[in-house]
Amino acid sequence: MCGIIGIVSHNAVSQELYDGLTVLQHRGQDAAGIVTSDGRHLSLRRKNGLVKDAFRTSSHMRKLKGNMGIGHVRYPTAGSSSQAEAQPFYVNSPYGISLAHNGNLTNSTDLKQELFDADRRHINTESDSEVLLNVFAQELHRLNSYRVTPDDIFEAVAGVHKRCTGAYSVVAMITRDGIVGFRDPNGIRPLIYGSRKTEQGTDYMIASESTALVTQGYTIERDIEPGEAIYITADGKVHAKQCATDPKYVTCLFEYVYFARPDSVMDNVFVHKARMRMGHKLAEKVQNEWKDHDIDVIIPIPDTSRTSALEMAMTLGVSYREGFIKNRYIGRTFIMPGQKERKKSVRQKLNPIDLEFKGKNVMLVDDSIVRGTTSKEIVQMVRDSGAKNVYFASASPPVRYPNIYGIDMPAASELVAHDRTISEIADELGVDKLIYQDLKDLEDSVTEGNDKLTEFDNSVFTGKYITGEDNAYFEALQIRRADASKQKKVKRSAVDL
Ligand SMILES: O=P(O)(O)OC[C@H]1O[C@H](OP(=O)(O)OP(=O)(O)O)[C@H](O)[C@@H]1O
Ligand SMILES: NC(=O)CC[C@H](N)C(=O)O
Ligand SMILES: [Mg+2]
Repeated sequence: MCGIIGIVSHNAVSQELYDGLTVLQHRGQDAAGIVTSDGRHLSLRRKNGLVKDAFRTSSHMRKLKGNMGIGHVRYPTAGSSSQAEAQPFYVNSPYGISLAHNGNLTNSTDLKQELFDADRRHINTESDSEVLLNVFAQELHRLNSYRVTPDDIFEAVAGVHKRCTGAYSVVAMITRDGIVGFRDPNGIRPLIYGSRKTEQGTDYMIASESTALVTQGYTIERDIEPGEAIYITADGKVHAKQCATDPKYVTCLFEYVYFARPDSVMDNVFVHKARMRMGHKLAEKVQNEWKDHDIDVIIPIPDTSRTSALEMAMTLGVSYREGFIKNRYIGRTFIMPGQKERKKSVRQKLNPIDLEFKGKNVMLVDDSIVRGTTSKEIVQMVRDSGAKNVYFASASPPVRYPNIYGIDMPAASELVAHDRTISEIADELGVDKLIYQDLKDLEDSVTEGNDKLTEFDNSVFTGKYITGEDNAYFEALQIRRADASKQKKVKRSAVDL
């Protein structure tokens, strides 16, 4: 998942973009970038690493001049994690456009060829986001206006919708003119915008999550609708239009399970409350299916599962304890690029407090079990701490299929639940009992926050993909992006020029 942000302000934006990106850091830890415009010139800085490591005050922040800009934190799902594929991307024709993308295109290979054959555009990296930028640029170029108009922007976004498949929430900046935000016709990835009144006039921010707006003093206006584009001109006028012919909400369930910050409101659903409902429903499942349970204590696996674990404990009337201390200087493990790194960091990140486990029947709760990296390590730690029985509950159903919309889970074979029954997974994890949330309950946990959200991208649980990719796509994806292929890729990738 990546985090994106765009600001049109009456004052310099670089610090606010930086601060906003730190609030979106949980969506991508591999690279960070900011591009600003003073209406004539662009300044761009992008670098591998966390936001705090990618920018220095004197050498970078002061040089990012202008009252308008966009930013990105990256969790790669295409190409490599090389710096050349860090975002925002820039293309100079037409008008000088920079772009930051959250999501993943599923037809980028064909589009890349088409861009060269039909449009004579060269794509220099393996990034799908560079392809997306060039499709948008080409759609604007076709209209051939001397200065870009809101109608041009909307027509170009409609062109993107026709040509691109997959997931894309985007912020793009036209150097002299303004910032556009748009969302794919299924609204798979989130995008929201807000405003802030100042003495000089109203400032606007577009971002992946509402928390980025609120922490910078912006008031939420609304989510950008699936298929819709919002264009905010440099002089602060807001234009909006639905650019898709058949838009509908098919938002990603995994945003609510894991990706989003709990203090965000996404498509009008409080993520925190959705996670509470997940915990409540999980407890009801235990009550229905394991009436005579002997759980002594419920312990969350920090961080994300805390909200649902606490609610589960309260519903069951079982005590809730924090049994792991999390090293606050280690980031999220799941979004780290390689399995070796992920495995090592679970031990560095979480350490058990033995006395909470010794001689007890412990129910561990996590939001999800994906590769099983976290759960396997944790179960071993808990056994070493002297637990009597180790039970495990997941606030989401078994993850059995790849994700192709912005989560880097390209190969089913890497998923611990793939082709395994629940009892086989329990054996693999080394637990005495394993309980998964039912899909219907997970979906209801979100729908109960906004009854307009009835259809979801639940592909990692069901293997059903709204954009209808065929087997050949998945086979090629697995070869390209499975853990083993990634290292080779870094060596082959483009150099940042
Ligand atoms: O089965 P796995 O492949 O290990 O993936 C699932 C785990 O990864 C995530 O935690 P992460 O450490 O990334 O972030 P968190 O601190 O927000 O929970 C998620 O919350 C699960 O704990
Ligand atoms: N996770 C994402 O949203 C990734 C965006 C884009 N596909 C990239 O790899 O940079
Ligand atoms: Mg976790």
